[in-house]
Amino acid sequence: MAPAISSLGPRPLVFCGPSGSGKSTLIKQIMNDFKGVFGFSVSHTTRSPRPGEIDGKDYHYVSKEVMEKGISNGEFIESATFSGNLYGTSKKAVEDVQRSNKICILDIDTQGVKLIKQTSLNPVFIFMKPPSMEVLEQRLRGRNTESEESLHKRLITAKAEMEYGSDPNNFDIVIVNDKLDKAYQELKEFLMPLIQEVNK
Ligand SMILES: Nc1ncnc2c1ncn2[C@@H]1O[C@H](COP(=O)(O)OP(=O)(O)OP(=O)(O)O)[C@@H](O)[C@H]1O
Ligand SMILES: Nc1nc2c(ncn2[C@@H]2O[C@H](COP(=O)(O)O)[C@@H](O)[C@H]2O)c(=O)[nH]1
Repeated sequence: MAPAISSLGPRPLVFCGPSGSGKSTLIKQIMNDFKGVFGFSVSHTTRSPRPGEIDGKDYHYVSKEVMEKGISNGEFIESATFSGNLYGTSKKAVEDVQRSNKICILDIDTQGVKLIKQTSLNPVFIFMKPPSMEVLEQRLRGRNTESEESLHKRLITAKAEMEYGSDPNNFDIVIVNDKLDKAYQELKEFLMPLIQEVNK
């Protein structure tokens, strides 16, 4: 049975796309430009924090045991294993944002998207596509956050995610993140009707 999740407030946004495609970059930019409009759904993960990441803001960093217990207790709307770590969206993370009447932003992988599609959340699905696999690899390497093993796993996964993103039925919009400014303008234009609705 699909997990029950309340559909309070504005429609949430789900950002998806290969690791390194620019989801976090564009999410941070739109949240910064429209303060008070969006709220981030803080996921749980078993991966270690990267330098500069803050517990409770970027993720809730938890052990595998804690995460597995939460999943079996039904605390998560969706969860997935990505590059050897568990990630998941708790019901609380989404409901906390919805209760404040903000547009809830989820940043999740394609496994999560497939699971969310089986729930009553009814979000808008946005796919962030890199201009090419070569550029994706350059950007991921340039970010300097991954070991060679993690980078390899992420690039293998990226191929399948690109295929899933190329099916026009799976997403409401696909944005090619080549030039950052252009990708951001496209995202902003697409979201403007939702932003105006919240600002009414
Ligand atoms: N259009 C762009 N041009 C050049 N560099 C970019 C562009 N967009 C993002 N980047 C850079 O690419 C790297 C990956 O971007 P980002 O971390 O936002 O990706 P992501 O999709 O959130 O990745 P993950 O899923 O691993 O969290 C970052 O170093 C970011 O600064
Ligand atoms: N299914 C879910 N995927 C998630 C969640 N939070 C993040 N992610 C995705 O994981 C990868 C890797 O993220 P990183 O921060 O380690 O680079 C990326 O594709 C995210 O979108 C979640 O709660 N559920």
